[in-house]
Amino acid sequence: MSYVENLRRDYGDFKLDIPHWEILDQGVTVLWGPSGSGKTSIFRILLGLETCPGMKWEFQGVDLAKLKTPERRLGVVFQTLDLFPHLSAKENVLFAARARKVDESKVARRMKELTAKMQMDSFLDRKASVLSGGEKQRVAIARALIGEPRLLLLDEPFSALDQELREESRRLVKAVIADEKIPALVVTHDHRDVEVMANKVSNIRNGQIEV
Ligand SMILES: Nc1ncnc2c1ncn2[C@@H]1O[C@H](COP(=O)(O)OP(=O)(O)OP(=O)(O)O)[C@@H](O)[C@H]1O
Repeated sequence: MSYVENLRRDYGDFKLDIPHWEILDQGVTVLWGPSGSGKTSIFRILLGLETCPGMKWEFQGVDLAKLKTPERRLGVVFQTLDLFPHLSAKENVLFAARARKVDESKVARRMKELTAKMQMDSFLDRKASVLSGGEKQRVAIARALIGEPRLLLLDEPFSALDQELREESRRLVKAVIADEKIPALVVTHDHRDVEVMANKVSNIRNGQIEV
């Protein structure tokens, strides 16, 4: 289990006030709550993109809150996916491997494994700009995973996909997370994500987590 303590931040009209919260260090924790409840703000604080003095995040013996963003080694997929449009699917993933300084001797094998797991074979050499929403999402997840993250963070991962693809995509992502044995935090307002994905669910309302 990993523990977040004193996640408190005052935005004026809105306050985050989370004295203690447990995120699984195996399986999927889903943070579920309505729009405006504070999910994205928490996500940004956990990533170290926003400061939160006094916060502690105990994760397998390390206080991640004391580390800078790259040293936290979190694999992140934002709702916007943020792929490089002019690079191919494969180049997008390899770029992340270089940026995260993954050992060169491992990269080719991991690329092959992730291509198979994320079912990317048919579009690996296509530019990201021409990929469908579902394909882009698979590339974004492979890109996050190749950096050998401690934890995968997914922000509303299925909301941009159409209904039919969402179900298929949930099952694929859930299976890959289990297979990779990397814990994940999924932030969502969609109750179906909770049903399919969650090993633990935390509800957030008005900046407070009701466990
Ligand atoms: N930098 C900021 N300054 C002022 N208010 C902010 C700031 N960041 C977030 N907020 C406010 O905090 C509240 C929570 O926003 P947040 O984006 O975390 O919610 P959310 O649960 O992710 O919502 P959604 O599902 O719609 O993305 C909102 O009322 C937002 O306007």
